[in-house]
Amino acid sequence: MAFIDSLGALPEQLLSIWHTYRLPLVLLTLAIALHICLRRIRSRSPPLKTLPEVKCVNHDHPGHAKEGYTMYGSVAEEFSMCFDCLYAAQIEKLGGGDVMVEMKPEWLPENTTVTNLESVAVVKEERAVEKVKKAPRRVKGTKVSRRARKPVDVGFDHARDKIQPLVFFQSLSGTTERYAMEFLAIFNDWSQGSECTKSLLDPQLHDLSYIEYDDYFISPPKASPNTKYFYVILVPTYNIDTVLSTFLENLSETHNDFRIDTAPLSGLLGYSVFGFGDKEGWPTEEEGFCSQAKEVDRWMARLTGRKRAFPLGVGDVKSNAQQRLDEWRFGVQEALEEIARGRGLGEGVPGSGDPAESDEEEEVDESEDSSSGDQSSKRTERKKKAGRVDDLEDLGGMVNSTNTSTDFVIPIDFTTYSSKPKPKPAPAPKEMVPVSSPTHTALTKQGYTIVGSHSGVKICRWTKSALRGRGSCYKYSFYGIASHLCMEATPSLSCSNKCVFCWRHGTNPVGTTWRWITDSPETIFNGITQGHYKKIKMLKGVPGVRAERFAEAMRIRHCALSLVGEPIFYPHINELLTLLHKERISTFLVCNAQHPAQLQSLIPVTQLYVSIDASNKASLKAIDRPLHRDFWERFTTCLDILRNRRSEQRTVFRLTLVKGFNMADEVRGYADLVERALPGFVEVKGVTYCGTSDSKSAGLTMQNVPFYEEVAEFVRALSDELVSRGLPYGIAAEHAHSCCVMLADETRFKRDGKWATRIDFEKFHDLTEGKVEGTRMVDGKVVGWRPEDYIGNDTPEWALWGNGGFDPRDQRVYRKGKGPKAEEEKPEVRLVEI
Ligand SMILES: Cc1cc2nc3c(=O)[nH]c(=O)nc-3n(C[C@H](O)[C@H](O)[C@H](O)COP(=O)(O)O)c2cc1C
Ligand code: SF4
Repeated sequence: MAFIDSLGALPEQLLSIWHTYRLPLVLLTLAIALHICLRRIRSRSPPLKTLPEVKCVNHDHPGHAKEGYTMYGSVAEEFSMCFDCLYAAQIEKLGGGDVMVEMKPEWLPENTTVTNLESVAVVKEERAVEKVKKAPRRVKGTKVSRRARKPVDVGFDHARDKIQPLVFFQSLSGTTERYAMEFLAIFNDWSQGSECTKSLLDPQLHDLSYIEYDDYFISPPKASPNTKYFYVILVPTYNIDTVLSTFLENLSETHNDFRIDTAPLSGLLGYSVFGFGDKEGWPTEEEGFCSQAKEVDRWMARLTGRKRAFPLGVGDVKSNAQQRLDEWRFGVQEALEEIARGRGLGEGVPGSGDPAESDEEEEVDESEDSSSGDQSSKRTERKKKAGRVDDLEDLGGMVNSTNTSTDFVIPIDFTTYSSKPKPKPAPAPKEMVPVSSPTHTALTKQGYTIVGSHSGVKICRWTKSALRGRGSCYKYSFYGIASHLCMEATPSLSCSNKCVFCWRHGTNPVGTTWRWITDSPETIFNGITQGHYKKIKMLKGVPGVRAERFAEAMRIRHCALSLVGEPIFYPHINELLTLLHKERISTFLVCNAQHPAQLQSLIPVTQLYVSIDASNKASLKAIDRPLHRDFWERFTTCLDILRNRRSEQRTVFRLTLVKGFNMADEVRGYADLVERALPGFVEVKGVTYCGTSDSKSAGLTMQNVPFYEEVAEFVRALSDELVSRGLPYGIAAEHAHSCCVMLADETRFKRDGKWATRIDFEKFHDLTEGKVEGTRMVDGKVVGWRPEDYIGNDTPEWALWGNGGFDPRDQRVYRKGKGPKAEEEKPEVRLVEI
């Protein structure tokens, strides 16, 4: 009986326990749930890469690179630092006005030496899970019964709408560009005389190297509601890494991006692709003839929801390209006429009209394409044969197959996918600039020596000038680098931007990740130094070369890692810098502020530059045309890193002014950036105009090159703005000859009231070799050196602001029509490259 009584009281007791302990119980349950979730996520993490054990610079035993640590830097390099040490170093620094930098896992370079990615992988996956939760992929479609198919309506009202044809092309050595121009001209003539003239707008030509992919290939461009777009795409094929590979990658990324509809270009009226290839080298399609055109066509089919208006055309540039192109053009014109008459893309599979061709696509893309009724009914058929129905699509398909009513449509939620795309094997790395590539030919023609397959060296015009006693570049005036002792090189000809002022985009390799065959730092060091000396020797016979300068030039003292491309993209940049420093060659390194992880892990150089090509997000996008979608976050993070590293090396902002792009109304914006990063120096120079057709296509003409006086005026305004904010910058020096002016932090680079911007190079090397002790202290202990430890002589009088910056000991030579008589001492507005 007592037992029954106590049983009766149980609910009350439980309730009382609950009231007393509910908080700890809830917390315990949450902790267990979280633990289970994390374990699941971990177990789903991809297999971890095992790489050689690496030593962290702050820990003297190799075992420090233990599980869970990401090593920055590269293989077995004493300068590598683990994530924890970087973090600890940052915290230590914060006392000195430094800032906390958040390093995102996705910014880690893929080829950085990584011992174990577990901690990062978990964070990455957690973020991905978070993102998916926030924005589930939910693509809705409407199935149309197969039997009920009518001509495919592309949403064109022929009485009201206009067709805007856009002709895209890509060309490395000019063939496709030539054909694209001719195509445009003939197409234009046809459209004027065509019966559908009133519906057709003038076609526009776009070079794929210059456009923002996001403006055209995420959704059709925004225009008036009655303007509908039709894409014509002409491309060559290259079995090497080119801009075309980046374009294809972009199409694939867009299609697979879970935030974007799988067919975001379905608003187009239609598209068609034509490919140029070479049957002599690639005789058949199996052997790669026009393979990239084929890929573009496939991706466009997916992105447009199969709006192929006319089949892929291909032409052999050595035999039938013109004939094939003409035939294909007739087909495209006919398709346009059909659209203009309001007949859409004809009957059959949307756009293609060729069932066999669509089957072929389905083979490749079965799991990805959900927009076609056909696709899904075929899939359903197969699964019915296999005796199972396992997703909503199948249900939709089954209802469709039994219903003959043309009005019966079922909204289908494609959120649940049963099948996953087959994982593709990672492509084998290619050479960045193979000898056979047009890039190699073009660079060599321009005087570059290509070293290995991704590095380059070039003699700059100032080196020649200095050898002849006609003056050095601004680096001599500002910092004491004589141009004939300086080598200009890059270990990466590729870059993640497509700056409007950069050399030839069509042939310039670009990419967001390092995916090329990698040369060793020794190969690069030997190659660039030998290449440099070889070119110097060739100048032996040039009239005016001074014997003593020629002899001096046979020992490189400085290396400017700039030229084209992005030096810190090279995964072994730290080893290369070490080799240079070992030879007591000083290093000036210019980076484009797009690779925060590499910048963070870079060893101290003599002078570290960040290119500041704009002062705000919109302007930076317009001028640098970065490939990274999070370019602004990367950029600002790099500024924070620069701020934190200013106590260990000389840091510089390099502003390249382009009139009409980044000058007007941007002074305050630039001042904000200076305030953020507090660089030691701000170099402001006018853009160099290279005058190629490529720069014209990028929208750059001589009108965009500022006059020296305009640059000077800009610098005065910037200086005033900085001073008004209480920032200690003043205009220190100028080199009017190269249209360049320098501002400097006067609390650090002014001694006894005099500018001291020059460098004591010998002292820098002694510091790096440990021959002398630096003065950078943490907790009362010396931990390295400061930029102030290797300040050289005072800036010479002739280099100071207002004095022009030309060493009076050199002979000034004016070009025809220039000079004091011609221009009454107006500085020459001829710009240099660097
Ligand atoms: C390095 C290199 C690789 C090439 N690879 C292929 C290829 O894989 N398949 C093909 O059909 N043509 C290939 N070609 C031929 C080009 O596609 C052809 O020459 C085309 O006309 C080049 O166009 P462009 O001058 O507009 O750049 C290659 C050419 C070069 C120089
Ligand atoms: S960052 Fe430098 S190399 Fe890259 S595109 Fe711009 S100018 Fe060219």
